[in-house]
Amino acid sequence: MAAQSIEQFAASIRVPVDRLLRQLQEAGVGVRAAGDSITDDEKAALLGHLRRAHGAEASETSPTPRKITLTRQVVSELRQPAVARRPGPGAAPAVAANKVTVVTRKRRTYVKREDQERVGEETAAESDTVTPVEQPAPESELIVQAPEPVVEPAPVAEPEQPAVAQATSAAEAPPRRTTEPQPAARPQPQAPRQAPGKPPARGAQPAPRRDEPGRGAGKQRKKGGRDERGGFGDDAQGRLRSRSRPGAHRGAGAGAGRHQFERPQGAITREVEVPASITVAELASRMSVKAAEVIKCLMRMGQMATINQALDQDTAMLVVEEMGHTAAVAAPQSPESLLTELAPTGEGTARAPIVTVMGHVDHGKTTLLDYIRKSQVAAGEAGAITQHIGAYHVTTPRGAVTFLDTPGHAAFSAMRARGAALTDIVILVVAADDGVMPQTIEAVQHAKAAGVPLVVAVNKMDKPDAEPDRVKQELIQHDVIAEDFGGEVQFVPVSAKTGAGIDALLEAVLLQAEVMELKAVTEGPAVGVVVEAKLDRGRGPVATVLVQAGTLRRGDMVLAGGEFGRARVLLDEHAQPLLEAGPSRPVEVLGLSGVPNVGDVFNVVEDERKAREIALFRQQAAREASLSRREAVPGGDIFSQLRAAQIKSLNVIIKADVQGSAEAIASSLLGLATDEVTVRVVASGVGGITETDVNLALSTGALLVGFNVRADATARKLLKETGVEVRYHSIIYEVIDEVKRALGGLLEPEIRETILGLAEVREVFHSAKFGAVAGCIVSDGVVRRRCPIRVLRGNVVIYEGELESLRRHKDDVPEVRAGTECGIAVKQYNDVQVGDQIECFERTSVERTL
Ligand SMILES: Nc1nc2c(ncn2[C@@H]2O[C@H](COP(=O)(O)OP(=O)(O)OP(=O)(O)O)[C@@H](O)[C@H]2O)c(=O)[nH]1
Repeated sequence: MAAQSIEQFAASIRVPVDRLLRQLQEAGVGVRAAGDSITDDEKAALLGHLRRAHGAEASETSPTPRKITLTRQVVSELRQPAVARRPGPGAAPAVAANKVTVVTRKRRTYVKREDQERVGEETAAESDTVTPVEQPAPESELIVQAPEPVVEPAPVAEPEQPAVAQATSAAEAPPRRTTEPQPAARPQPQAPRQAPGKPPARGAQPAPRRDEPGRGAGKQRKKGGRDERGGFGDDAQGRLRSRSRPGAHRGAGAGAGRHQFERPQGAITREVEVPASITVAELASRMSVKAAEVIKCLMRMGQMATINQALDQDTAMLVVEEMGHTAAVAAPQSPESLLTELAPTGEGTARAPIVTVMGHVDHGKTTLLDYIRKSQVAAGEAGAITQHIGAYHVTTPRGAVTFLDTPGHAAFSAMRARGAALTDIVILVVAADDGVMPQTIEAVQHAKAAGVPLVVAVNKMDKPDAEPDRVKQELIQHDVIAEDFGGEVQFVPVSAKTGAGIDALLEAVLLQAEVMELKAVTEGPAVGVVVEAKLDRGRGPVATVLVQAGTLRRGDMVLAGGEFGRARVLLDEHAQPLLEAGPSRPVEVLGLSGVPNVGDVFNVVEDERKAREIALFRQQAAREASLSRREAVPGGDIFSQLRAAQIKSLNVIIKADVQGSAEAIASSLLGLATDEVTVRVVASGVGGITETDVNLALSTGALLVGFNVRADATARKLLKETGVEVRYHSIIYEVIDEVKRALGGLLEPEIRETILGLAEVREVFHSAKFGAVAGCIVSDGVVRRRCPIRVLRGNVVIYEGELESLRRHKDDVPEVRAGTECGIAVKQYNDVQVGDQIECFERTSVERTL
C-alpha cells in the first residue's frame, strides 16, 4: 500500500483528523502533524490499541479471544427419483435426474462467562479462561436448492473492510461485527432479535451486512423475498425460535438484572367505570377477575345471572363495590355531545305562549278549544272523548297562542304530565255544574309540579245549575286561590257552547304570558319536542313536533329520538304546507325514518351522517336499556322469581293509530295487574296490524288489540288461518274492559262453602262393619250422603271427612231432612261421642272477575 498522510487516512476512515491524532498519541504512535504519512505498522498499532480499549477480541493483539463463533457448513445432495418422460415413437426413454443440493449451516458461539455476566452492567472483569456457553440451541439453517447444485462460497465470517477502518469504526460506534453481536443494549449476544420493535432476525446470526459477499447476501435476499410473499420464512423461523424463546426471555431478564413481572403483594383496588348497561363478562374484564367470580357475587346478592347477561348500572356498581373495587359512573361516550353545539344561541325574541288545556273528563276542554279554533274536532272523536294530544296554533286578535289539547281520561295521566312540562300556562277547565273532580285535582298537581301558572276556565256557565263560586271555594283547598279571594289565579267564567267569556279567557292567558315575558331564539337550527307521532298509510311516519327554539325549515335534516330524516313536508294544524316554523309553532313533519316516541326531543342537525350516527346510538342504548329491564324481572331475587312464576299473565299486542294512544292503553292495561294476574304488553306500536304482528301474537299467545287501526289483507288471511284473536276498538274504556274480562278468566275460581245441614248425635252404636255409628237427629237443613262433613264438639271442629253411610231404619238413603232421625257412620273416624254435632256442607266454585 502506498504511503498515506494522516489527513488522507482520517478522510478514508471518516474520522476527524484531530481525533485520529489523539488516538494515535494514545496508541503510542506519537503526535505528529496532519500532513505526516502513516505506516502500516502504525496503523496496526492503532488498531491494537483501539481493540484493547473497546474490549475487542479475536485480534492478533489480544491473545485471549472473548468470544468465538464457529460456523460449520455441510453440503449434501439428495437425488429425487428419476421422472421418465414419455418417449417419442422409436426413441429411448429420457431420464431426468433431479438433484437437490442441501446446505446445512450450523453456528455455535462460545463466550467468556464473565463477559456474559457483564452484559448490561459494564463491569469489566478480565479472565483468561474460555468457557463454552450453552447456546439456547445450535443455530442451524437448512437451505434447499433445486434442481441443480449450487456452488456455495463459504460464508465470510470476517468482513472485507480493512481491519484498521473497522477498528476505527468500533471506536466511534458500538461494534457491529459478525463474530460479536453484543452491544450493551442487547440483552443477549445470541438473541439480537429480542430487541423490541425490530423484525426478528434469523437466530443469533448477525444482521447481514451490505458488503457481505456471495451466497450469504444472496440467501438473505432470498429469505427476504419469501417473507415478503407471505411471511413463510419468518413463520418457520418463529416456530423454530419459539422452543428457545422462554430460555431467551429468562436470559434477557437475568441479563437485565430485574424481573419483567412482579407478583402483586396485596389486593389491587381498581376504579371501574360502569356504563348504563354492561354484560357480566365485560364487567369481569374491567375488574380483571373471572366472570365466574362476578356470577358468584351476584348469586350472593340473590340474583342469578349468566355470563352474557346485561346488568343495569345500579346492579353492576353494587357488584363492583361488593368485590372490593371502586365503582364510578362512566361518562356516556355518546355522539350526543355533537348536539350540544347545535343549540341555537343569541338574543331571544318574544314568542307565543304554549297553553295546555286540562281538566276532568267531559268538563268541556275539547269544546272550548273547538270554539277557539272554530273547527269541529269534538264531533269527529270516537266515544266523544279526546284520545290523543293535539297541538294547535291559533292567532287571535289579541295575539298568537299555541294550544296543546290533552285528554282528560285517567289513562292519559302520563301524557298530561308531559303536557304540563312542555307548557307555559295551563287552562284548567272546571264545569261549573260539576265542580272539582279527581282529574281536576290531578291537573292542579301536575301544573304545580311543573311550576306552570294556572288560569281557571269555569265552564258550562250557560247551564242553569252552574255554581261558579262553589268551584272557587273547592279549589281553595288545593291552593288555587282566585284573585277576588285574595289569590293570584285568574278565574274566567265561560261557556264553550255559546262562546260567552272566551275572549276574556284569551285575554287572561295573554296577560299571564306578558307577565312571564316568554322569549325564544328564532335564528339557528330548530330544537323542540315530539308531541304526537303516528304511521300514516300513505304518508309514512308523521310526527307532530313543537318547535321550542330556532327555526325548522323544509328540507332540514331532523333527528327525533332514535329516528331521523329530511323534513320533506311541513304542515300546519290545517294541513297547509309550511316553509318554516319558528318557536312555539306546532308542525307536522313528514320524512322521518320511523315513528319517534312522544316526548322525544328533536334537533335539526347538519348532515345525514351525524343524524344517522346519533340515531343508531340512541336505538342501541334503548335496546340495551330494554334488555336489562327485561332481564331484571326474571333475574330479580329468587323469592320474587318464584312468586312471579305463580302469577298468570295475559299477553297483549297493541297497535294504535297514534303513539300517544298506544302508550296510554299500555299503561292502563299494566295498571290492571293484581297479585295473581298481570298484563304483559308484548309489543305496542303505531300503524295497522300486519303479518308480523299476527305471527308475534301466535308465538306469544297474545291478544291483539287494534285501536283505530285494522289488519291488512295478508294479516287478515293469517288471522283466519291461525285463529289468533284480534279485538278492534276505538274507545279506550272498551279496551280496558275487554282486557279486564280476559284477565278475570285467568283468575283461579273462588271455592265457596255452603252449610247444608246439621245433625246432633244422640247415641253411639258399634257396628262390626262401620265401627262407631252415630244415632242422630237432623236439627237443621239436610244431610246428604255424598257431601263432606265436619264433626263439631263444643262448636269446635275436631274432624273433617266424609260420610261412610247414611241410613234410616237400616236403609241406605241419599239424604235426610231436618227433624228426621238417622244413623251416620263417618269414614275412618270412631271417636264420635254423644253431644257432638255433624255438619254437612258442599263446596262450589265461583268464577271471579277483576
Ligand atoms: N251546556 C254546555 N255543554 C258543554 C259546554 N262545554 C262542553 N259541553 C258539553 O260537554 C260534553 C263534553 O265536552 P268535551 O269538550 O268533549 O269535554 P272534554 O273535557 O274535552 O272531554 P274529554 O275529551 O273526554 O276529556 C259535550 O257534550 C259538550 O257538548 C258548555 O259550555 N255548556
